[in-house]
Amino acid sequence: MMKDFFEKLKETKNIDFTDQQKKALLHREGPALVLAVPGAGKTTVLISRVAYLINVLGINPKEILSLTFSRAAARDMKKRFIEINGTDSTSAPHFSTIHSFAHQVVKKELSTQGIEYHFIEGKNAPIHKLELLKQIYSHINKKGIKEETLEDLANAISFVKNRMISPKDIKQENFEIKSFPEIYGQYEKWKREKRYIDFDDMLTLAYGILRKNTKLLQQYRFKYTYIQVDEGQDTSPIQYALLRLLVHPRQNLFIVADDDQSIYGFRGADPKELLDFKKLYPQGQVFYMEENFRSTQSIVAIANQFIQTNQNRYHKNLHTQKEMGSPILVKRSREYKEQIDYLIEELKSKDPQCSTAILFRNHLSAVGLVDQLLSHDIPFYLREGKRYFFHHWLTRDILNFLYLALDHEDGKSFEGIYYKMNQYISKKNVDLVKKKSNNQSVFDVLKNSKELPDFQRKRMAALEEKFFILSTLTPIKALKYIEEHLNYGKFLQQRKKTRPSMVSTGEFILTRLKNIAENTSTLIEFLCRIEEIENWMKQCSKQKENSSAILLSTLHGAKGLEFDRVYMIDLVEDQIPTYASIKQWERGDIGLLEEERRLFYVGMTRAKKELTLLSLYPSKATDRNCSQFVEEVQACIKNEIHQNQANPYFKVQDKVQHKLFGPGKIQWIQDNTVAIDFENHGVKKLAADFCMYNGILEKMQSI
Ligand SMILES: Nc1ncnc2c1ncn2[C@@H]1O[C@H](COP(=O)(O)OP(=O)(O)OP(=O)(O)O)[C@@H](O)[C@H]1O
Repeated sequence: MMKDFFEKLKETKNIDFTDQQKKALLHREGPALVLAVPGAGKTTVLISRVAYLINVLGINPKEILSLTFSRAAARDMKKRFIEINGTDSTSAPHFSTIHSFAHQVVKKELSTQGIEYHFIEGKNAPIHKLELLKQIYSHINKKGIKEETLEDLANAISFVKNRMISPKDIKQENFEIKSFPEIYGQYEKWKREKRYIDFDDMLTLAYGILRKNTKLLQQYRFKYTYIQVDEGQDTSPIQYALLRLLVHPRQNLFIVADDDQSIYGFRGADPKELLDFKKLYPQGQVFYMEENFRSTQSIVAIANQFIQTNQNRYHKNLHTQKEMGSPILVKRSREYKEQIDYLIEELKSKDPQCSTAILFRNHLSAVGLVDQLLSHDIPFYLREGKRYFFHHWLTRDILNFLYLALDHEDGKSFEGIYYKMNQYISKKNVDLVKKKSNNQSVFDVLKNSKELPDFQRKRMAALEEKFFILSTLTPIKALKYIEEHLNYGKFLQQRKKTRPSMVSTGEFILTRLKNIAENTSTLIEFLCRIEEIENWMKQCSKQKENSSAILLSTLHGAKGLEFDRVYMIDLVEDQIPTYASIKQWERGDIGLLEEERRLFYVGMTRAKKELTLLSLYPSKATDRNCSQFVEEVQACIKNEIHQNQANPYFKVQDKVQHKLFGPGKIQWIQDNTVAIDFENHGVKKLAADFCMYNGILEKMQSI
């Protein structure tokens, strides 16, 4: 029967399970943890085990509950199960998110008690959580909240609940958000009084209900005798606590996970439970699946070495039997523009039938890409159309400069930038502008005011002249003029001394604005282009995912996905790893930096055939450095070259084309040296820090 089961899967689905996979899949009773590498078939094993429990062991499908982290993943599991098992969806076992399972519990209990409640998140929420948080933040801190801080605030609240931190233990020093303990307290009080709950409350409430209501708990324990968890590495302490309650005393808990892919620590996920699995369940079994069925050898070998720098992890030996494939290409550019130009050329020249993804750490990276992909008519799909870029203070500053240049009556824009031009304009002067009538020029008001001393009136006349000049420039010249002649560059330098992370993001945005400016010829065209990109991004979140288009996604959003070709872009310090993780690491705490490395690893392992890492050369002028992870990958590549001559980078007999010396053939490789017999220059020995890509030798590193 068991033999038939595997043979059927092999025949119908072309899945020939390895011994490691079979061992895990055949696990019957008691706790089990399947630790696996990326692309090892974790989800495949999990759903096949459901089929095995039902078809071979005769377990009632309704007794099996499989949980995962997102609705899309739960839907995907159900679909894949039906494909394997052929069951119609009505008699299928239960595939759900942990949140939706918790909601079931909460709904049941609260409706029995006749208690009404509303959601403060989701499409139909009468008031949205983020809106409420915005209000509470500005009420407590007496100032508005930036969009990215709002997201950090929502994540911090999630973190507290998922990590089961009691309100009295919330300490300001552990959170970046100003007045976080007070904001948290008011948010919770508001919800309690108005009977609202957020998504994470469902977990806390369900846990509390099941601990108190033993009858209900017994019902669930009786209902689900087998519980499985996918993506176990991104499960949080509250979720594990809930699971521990449910599986007791049978302990039929089957978790598949890859601790190296744990990337949601900032929301409270914690792979510690996996690392402590044997302590928590001494009778539990741990299975390993270390063969990757997704990526070529050249990607797998480097990714495997790369992740071993992390200290807090289970050791695994990622390997594959797939072909060697193209080597990982590390491409460094001098400027952001050069990076995008390279990418566009690549996308145009490659087979459009292959699935392709462009991945980045930060939503801000999407804007420059969207601009260029739209200009070149390359079809793409953007996963989340977040629009911080357009609301960021730096974008607003630049737009304010331009609006004021084009319309001297625009007092609002003046108010946004007057103190950023080093013109000694006081609050009093601004009050004059605030009181002016609509059709009066800001500069006329200041120039003609009796309240201003002579020298200041003259200064305002000079400033007016500069804004006039600004209005006559091309967009790219205008942006440089703002920096150099309207002192905005100085303002950024000064701010950098006190708030370096903020300015580093600002500079990143400024470069993107310059890229967009370079492709437009008038200020009006530039402003319209910015609006057009923003509108496009607004629309895109409503579009359906298009599988034949290039996918643009954050690294987080790419979790669980795979593509023939992957480009990871903007790989510079402060982006990935983030500024905060670097600072924490400098203080001796490696936690955040390791999570960033895992995120980079998730990105690398999404690629099936080709992986390109796009970074920038260091620049003293802008304090920019290549991502340390790119350097680590390059070190892994060099190591691979030293250790293994049969690697994708160099092979004896390989025909190569060198940028300077033309065609040649590799004669021998030793340590860090490769000898090439060039047709026109004879034998030359070169340092092996070269990368061979499609037969062309590219120098990988020339710092
Ligand atoms: N034994 C096998 N033979 C052939 N293909 C397999 C085998 N096991 C899994 N696969 C295929 O490998 C691919 C990756 O599998 P799956 O998505 O289950 O991996 P995963 O471990 O969940 O990946 P990740 O954690 O990186 O998202 C799928 O296309 C799956 O069909």
